[in-house]
Amino acid sequence: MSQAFDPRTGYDESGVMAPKAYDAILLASFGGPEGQDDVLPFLRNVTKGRGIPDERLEEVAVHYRKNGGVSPINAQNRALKAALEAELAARDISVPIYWGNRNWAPYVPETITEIYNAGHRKVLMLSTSAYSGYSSCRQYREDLGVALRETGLEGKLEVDKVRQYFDTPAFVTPFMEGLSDSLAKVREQLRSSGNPEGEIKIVFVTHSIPTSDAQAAGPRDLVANLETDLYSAQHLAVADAILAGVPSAAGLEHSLVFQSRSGAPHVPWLEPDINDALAQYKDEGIAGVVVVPIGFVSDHMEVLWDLDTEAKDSCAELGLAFHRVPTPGTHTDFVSGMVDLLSERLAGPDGTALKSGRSSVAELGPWFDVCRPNCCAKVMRDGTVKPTIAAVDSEVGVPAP
Ligand SMILES: CC1=C(CCC(=O)O)c2cc3nc(cc4[nH]c(cc5[nH]c(cc1n2)c(C)c5CCC(=O)O)c(CCC(=O)O)c4C)C(CCC(=O)O)=C3C
Ligand SMILES: [Fe+2]
Repeated sequence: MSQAFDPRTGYDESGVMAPKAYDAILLASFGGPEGQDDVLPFLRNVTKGRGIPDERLEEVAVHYRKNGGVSPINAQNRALKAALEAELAARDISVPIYWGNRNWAPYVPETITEIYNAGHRKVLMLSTSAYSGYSSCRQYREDLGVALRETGLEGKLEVDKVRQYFDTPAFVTPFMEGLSDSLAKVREQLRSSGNPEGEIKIVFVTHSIPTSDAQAAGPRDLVANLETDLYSAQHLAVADAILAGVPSAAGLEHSLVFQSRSGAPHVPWLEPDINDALAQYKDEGIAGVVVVPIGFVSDHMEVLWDLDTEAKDSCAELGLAFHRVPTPGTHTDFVSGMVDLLSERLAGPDGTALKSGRSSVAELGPWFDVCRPNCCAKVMRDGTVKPTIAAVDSEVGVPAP
């Protein structure tokens, strides 16, 4: 396979970037509060620029308040960072990992300043988000575009990102193992409640997003050939890939549903909501469900609250057996697969990538490294688009198309 990398841009026509001698890795994530006093400031960060009153934020705050004001996400990212460091060390790859968040300390601008001050100049970013879309991909690119501008590091620090990885064995394999285990557990629950033949449904679930964001996701030419929006299509591809690896799932019904809707009621978001879907399954004669949270990388608050609390309660009220599959977290296959993903891009001493080829086990993959103009674009309220990295359209203040 010979690739024509443009010497000016460093990437080829399909958006695959040439390997580089990156000297630091940035693990980018959402961030979460670490105590009761952090909860409101965190929620103000998440909803910045949308003028949502504190009274409304206090409603969402309840989820965090019941957990001591702590989101599990930061501890999970510390654990992931440590696991990635161990795997890099085991492979004799001596590139340090730094961690920066969008909504809580350590914030991305502080982290990139630290990276620069430590003498690094070429950074490869890995985010804790596997799919395409504004919230899942572009917003992380904007975080860096804006941070480079804010810190004055634009043109001094180069930041690229690894491809979206929904389709990789790293992401998909842990869900296969979890689905197999959870199916056995729900089967056992049905057996012990005297309904051994009860029908089980596999419920894949992800974060709902506004339908306008879903429709704006991805490059136009690719999206034109899909039967649904790209965000949904990638999730359906992941669901199919997981099912293909779990023999005990053969013949069972499955669906893709959505969770964690927020925003104004009149704005349409992807549906159905998981709780509405569960009630419908009960009416259709389903006896138990296995919930597979394919939208997320770790068991953070959206998983603990919306699935393990609300969806589980819905099942208890409806009399449905329930089990939830774990997210990849620090599963060894996920960690080693993420290091494979980084290794596709890290140049060895001879300039070639540490890992050749790009693993992909789902339709639509492997994804590209560099986004085309307006990929997943969102027009800000003032009519501009934000600066980004890993793309061609990174001018601030440019009116949206
Ligand atoms: C696609 C997607 C992911 C997956 C990709 C990724 O992982 O990045 C994700 C992750 C997460 N979302 C999270 C939390 C929140 N998301 C919110 C609001 C929103 N999410 C959206 C989408 C997504 N979100 C959208 C379109 C909104 C509304 C507009 C906006 O606000 O941008 C709000 C405000 C609530 C409200 O307004 O009701 C909160 C508190 C946490 C932290 C959990 C923890 O603390 O453990 C995580 C990992
Ligand atoms: Fe969210």
